[in-house]
Amino acid sequence: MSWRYADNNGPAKWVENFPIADGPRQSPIDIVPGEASYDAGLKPLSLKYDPSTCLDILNNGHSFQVTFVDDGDNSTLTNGPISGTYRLKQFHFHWGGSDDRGSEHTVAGTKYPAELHLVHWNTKYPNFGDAASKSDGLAVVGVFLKIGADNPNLQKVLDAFDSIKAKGKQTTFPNFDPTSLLPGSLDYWTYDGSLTTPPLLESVTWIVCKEPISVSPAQMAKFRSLLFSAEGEPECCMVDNYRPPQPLKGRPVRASFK
Ligand SMILES: COc1ccc(N2C[C@H](O)c3cc(S(N)(=O)=O)sc3S2(=O)=O)cc1
Ligand SMILES: [Zn+2]
Repeated sequence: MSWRYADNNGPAKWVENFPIADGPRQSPIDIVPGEASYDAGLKPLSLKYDPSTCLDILNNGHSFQVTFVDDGDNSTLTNGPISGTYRLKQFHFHWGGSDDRGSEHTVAGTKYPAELHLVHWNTKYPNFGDAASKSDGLAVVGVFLKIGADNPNLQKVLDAFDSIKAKGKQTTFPNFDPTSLLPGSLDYWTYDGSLTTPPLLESVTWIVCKEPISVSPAQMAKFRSLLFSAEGEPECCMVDNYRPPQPLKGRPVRASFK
């Protein structure tokens, strides 16, 4: 099924092919700080990334992703709300057609212009695909992007866009350190959720950083220069590739900070 983000194939229609879209632990959600409970038992996040595991950058038709070698514990997430070791598989973004929207999670209703997702899988399972179907299989770190100063670390990613403009284009992307995209503070909210795109699997421990990173208006324009469409198809700008917040259905949201 070729799901997208338009009226005929977007988030409101995904339930037709992925009934879990109406499930009990769907993502994203609106995070209401006043309703999150501080949990002193939550550990700080330990994110240890090795730039030499960075492989390539790909336009997959619904976002672009930077993919990592995950055959060893070189780039991992440990501690935080999770137990065990999760390996970094890829990171990608979601963004809007204008600066007033684009993030998937919202904070007391506030939308950010974009959101970064760093996708990790639990090494208690043999591989990513197996982990993706388990309730504790994935952990995604979300980082909001806020309009401000130019972000030189983000620029390294945007500079690769000319070779992945259309769906299906891919190019090598060596030696990038995703640590450079993390905010200064790793204070976070955490809750049990799902993939925010089909197959919408309810296998994600969400870890959403409170502090955003900066992105300039010119850099946001660069995000919007990518295409949903493949070469030879009518050009369709890759914008508004975000799912709106989903019902919390009684789930607790915990905060690692007071
Ligand atoms: C086994 O079936 C699959 C399991 C996972 C995936 N992926 C692609 C998804 O688009 C997707 C969306 C993610 S988000 N926005 O962080 O919630 S993370 C992620 S993925 O790379 O894990 C594909 C097939
Ligand atoms: Zn995502």
